Amino acid sequence: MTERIVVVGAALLDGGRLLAARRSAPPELAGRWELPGGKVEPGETPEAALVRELREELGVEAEAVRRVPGEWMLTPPYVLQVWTARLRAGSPEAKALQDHDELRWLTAGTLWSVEWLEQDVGAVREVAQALNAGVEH
Ligand SMILES: Nc1nc2c([nH]c(=O)n2[C@H]2C[C@H](O)[C@@H](COP(=O)(O)OP(=O)(O)OP(=O)(O)O)O2)c(=O)[nH]1
Repeated sequence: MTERIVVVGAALLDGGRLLAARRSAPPELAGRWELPGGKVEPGETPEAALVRELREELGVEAEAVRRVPGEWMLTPPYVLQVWTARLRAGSPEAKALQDHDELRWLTAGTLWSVEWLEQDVGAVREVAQALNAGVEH
């Protein structure tokens, strides 16, 4: 049996913008941009992991909205799955509390101005379509 561990990435959308986060560690990923998120823990749903990770990493109260089609292989046993997400009413603003040293809200026009992790490019392309269409869910 092959063990697979899902890493959930959040395409957090707000006002037609997508939140990108610059990793501060480990050294081989530091400086590259990703969708905030992390590993789904045993017995946890990806949606619950997304809420937990965004609370820990960004200090926000968010909710998963819909799965972005596709799945991207990371270093085995990890696979990246992405959900769009939104801030709940009254959520604090996102801050780089953990794992990241900079956050940037990107519009459709500035989406490719940051150096995304290669394994995130496919997911970001999918999200770009929603941004271009002006759809937030
Ligand atoms: N969070 C996140 N991780 C990604 C993305 N793309 C990508 O290759 N990864 C990799 C980096 C890490 O090796 C792994 C996720 O690890 P993480 O460090 O974010 O997860 P975590 O918060 O659960 O970390 P930990 O409990 O192991 O400290 O997936 C992405 O878009 N978001």
